[in-house]
Amino acid sequence: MIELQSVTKLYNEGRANQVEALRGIDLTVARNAVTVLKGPSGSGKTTLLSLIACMARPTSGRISLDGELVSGLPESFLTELRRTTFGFVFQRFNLVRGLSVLENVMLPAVPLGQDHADVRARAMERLDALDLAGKAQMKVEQLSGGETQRAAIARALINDAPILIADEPTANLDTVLAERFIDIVTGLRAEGRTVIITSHDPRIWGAEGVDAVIELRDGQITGEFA
Ligand SMILES: Nc1ncnc2c1ncn2[C@@H]1O[C@H](COP(=O)(O)OP(=O)(O)OP(=O)(O)O)[C@@H](O)[C@H]1O
Repeated sequence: MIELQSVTKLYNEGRANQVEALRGIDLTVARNAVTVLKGPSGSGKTTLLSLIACMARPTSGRISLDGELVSGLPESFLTELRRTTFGFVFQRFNLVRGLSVLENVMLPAVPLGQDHADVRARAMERLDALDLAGKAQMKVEQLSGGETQRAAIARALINDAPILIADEPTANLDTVLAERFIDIVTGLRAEGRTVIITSHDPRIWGAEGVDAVIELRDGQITGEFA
């Protein structure tokens, strides 16, 4: 369970351009579930996601992960926690151009210093599960939009992270691929993983496989639907 208590986030604190991105968030995100953060542009979805994923710290408030307080941990612990606990699919997928699909999928495992052949085998398994094994040697810039997305998901799963974080994953996908994404996510939940997605795509928050929808507006939670 991920718990947030009275969480706030200010950008440019104390300056004329200060932004109150999150204003007193109290939220519980269940494990083994698919949770969607929805809301208009600028409502704080990405900020909330980045705090949950320990990529940034709250200005005030507490965040705990499975009962352990993470909001106060030193940076070295957070780096380790990010590597072992979270897999990320970014809005523009952030795949590295010039590298092959396989190399991209293997990248997050490099800092862990594992055996290269093991990592390669695991990457191929992930690609195979996402119907991409045949494209493993292609450069990522040669992939279609949906293939790029699946490559990003394979990369997010390389370290067997129990929590998958995805920021607007379907923003540039057609309906068939958006549905495919939901199928993949539902499969991950069936494996016991936790998925947290930001989206203003009704195809996502209206989908059957979604367990909870959290609605944000102006940095506050305005609705929670199961
Ligand atoms: N690094 C930053 N520095 C200053 N302000 C920021 C920063 N990141 C976000 N903000 C501001 O914080 C508020 C919340 O932004 P956030 O990106 O969390 O919203 P969002 O709901 O994800 O928006 P979108 O749907 O457009 O991605 C916005 O007003 C935004 O301009």
